[in-house]
Amino acid sequence: MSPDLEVLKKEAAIRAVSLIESGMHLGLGTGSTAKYAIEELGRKVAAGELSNLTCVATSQASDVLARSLGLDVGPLTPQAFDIAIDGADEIAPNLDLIKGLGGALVREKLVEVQAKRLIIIADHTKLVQTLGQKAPLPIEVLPFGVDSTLERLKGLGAVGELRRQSGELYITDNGNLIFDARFAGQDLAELERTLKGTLGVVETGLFLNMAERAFVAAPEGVREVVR
Ligand SMILES: O=C(CO)[C@H](O)[C@H](O)COP(=O)(O)O
Repeated sequence: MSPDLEVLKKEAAIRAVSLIESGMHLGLGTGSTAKYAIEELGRKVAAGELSNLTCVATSQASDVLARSLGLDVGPLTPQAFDIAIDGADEIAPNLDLIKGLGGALVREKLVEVQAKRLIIIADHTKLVQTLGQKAPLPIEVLPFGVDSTLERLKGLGAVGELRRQSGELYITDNGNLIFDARFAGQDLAELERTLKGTLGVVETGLFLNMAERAFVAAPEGVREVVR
């Protein structure tokens, strides 16, 4: 029987954490896979295998988890991260990513753009040939004037809906909303530029040219994909 996805996600996380050395400044991702990496970091610090780490978390949930494990978590400053470790919703062959189904795309991008090395951890179901194949593209939008923003996005060809959780509009850590969008056959770099220039859009879940490598766990083992 093949191992279940949770086992695979944990294996990928452990491989990524093996890159971390004492004294590093780290970006902590968000989501169920990143959680395993934070737990592994906490374990290594508690065991004395790593020391003098400083971390910045990409969500309130990761912040709370990391602190509960004794990690030194602080605010985002301009200091570059030695390594950021995070999950992804889709991973293209060139390591372009869709992120944000966990709702933390803005803080993830703010942190990970400052990372010397962005390491992605995932199970094999996240690999796609083309971004958007399975997942929608999360777009964080301001609540004020959201209907106007959605009209603008639909004018660009977006089809989608505002994210809901338990029937209520999903609110991000930044107090914003998320529009989960699908776009047909667009050049991703151009799409990113267009979306970033659209009034009311805060950030998109397109992470292009950012990841250095991915540890992708499959039943046959953990594959290392390098950009
Ligand atoms: O982008 C993210 C959160 O905003 C997550 O990294 C992404 O959703 C993957 O999560 P998981 O590891 O739970 O599948």
